[in-house]
Amino acid sequence: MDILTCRDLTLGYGEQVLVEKLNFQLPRGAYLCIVGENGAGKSTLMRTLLKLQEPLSGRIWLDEEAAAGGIGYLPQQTQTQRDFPASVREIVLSGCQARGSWHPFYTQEEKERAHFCMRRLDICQLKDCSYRKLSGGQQQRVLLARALAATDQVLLLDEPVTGLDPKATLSMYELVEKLHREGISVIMISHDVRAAAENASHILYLGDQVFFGSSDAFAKSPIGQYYLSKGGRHA
Ligand SMILES: Nc1ncnc2c1ncn2[C@@H]1O[C@H](COP(=O)(O)OP(=O)(O)OP(=O)(O)O)[C@@H](O)[C@H]1O
Repeated sequence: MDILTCRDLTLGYGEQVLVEKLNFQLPRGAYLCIVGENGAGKSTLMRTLLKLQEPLSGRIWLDEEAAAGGIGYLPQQTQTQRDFPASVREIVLSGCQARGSWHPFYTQEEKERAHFCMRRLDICQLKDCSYRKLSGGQQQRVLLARALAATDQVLLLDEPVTGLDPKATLSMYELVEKLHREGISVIMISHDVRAAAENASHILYLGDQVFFGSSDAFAKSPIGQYYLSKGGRHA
């Protein structure tokens, strides 16, 4: 059973075509890393999947059960968002709003869900702290808990380790891997090709060339070998 399907998907803005006639199917329970050149359309693809943007043509969709279970989204952070004046608990709770109809107060069930997500990501001790006073690594953990509060099925993560030091980066990768092992499908944009090839089950490479397949197949492909032999990062 597939969780994500792309059919002849063409993405871009006006006359500018970024991705042309993309076709792939991602199996349920997969961990997909989207890698590729700057400006290749990785975030545009994620925004299209979230229905925040229309494709130029073609379709991309999640299977019905996954869509009904909610989508957890961790967007790229701007400086203003890093200074957001709220407690950790409030931020994680706000993820529950993505799951159902809006109401003025959080229900007991939502409060329990937020607490469960904080426990899963080991941030209960931070729950009353101000989000803006946390380290970058702690903030990303909080945002991952928020994304998790929104879903039982699928997490979309847009460059979740950008700006983190090596230790916090490793810890973030371990958390994502743990959630994946627990049955959540993961779709993550990454700039670290080596880490992507090591951690993910599938790779989508966007750029002058396009690749979709298993991480093993990527490592053996010309584009995979090119980046992996160069140390794994691109500009
Ligand atoms: N709303 C928009 N209107 C017009 N052009 C846009 C819009 N959003 C993005 N673009 C352009 O589309 C291209 C692809 O952007 P996108 O953010 O999807 O790339 P990306 O692969 O995620 O890049 P990066 O690796 O740098 O984050 C860029 O040239 C960008 O300037």
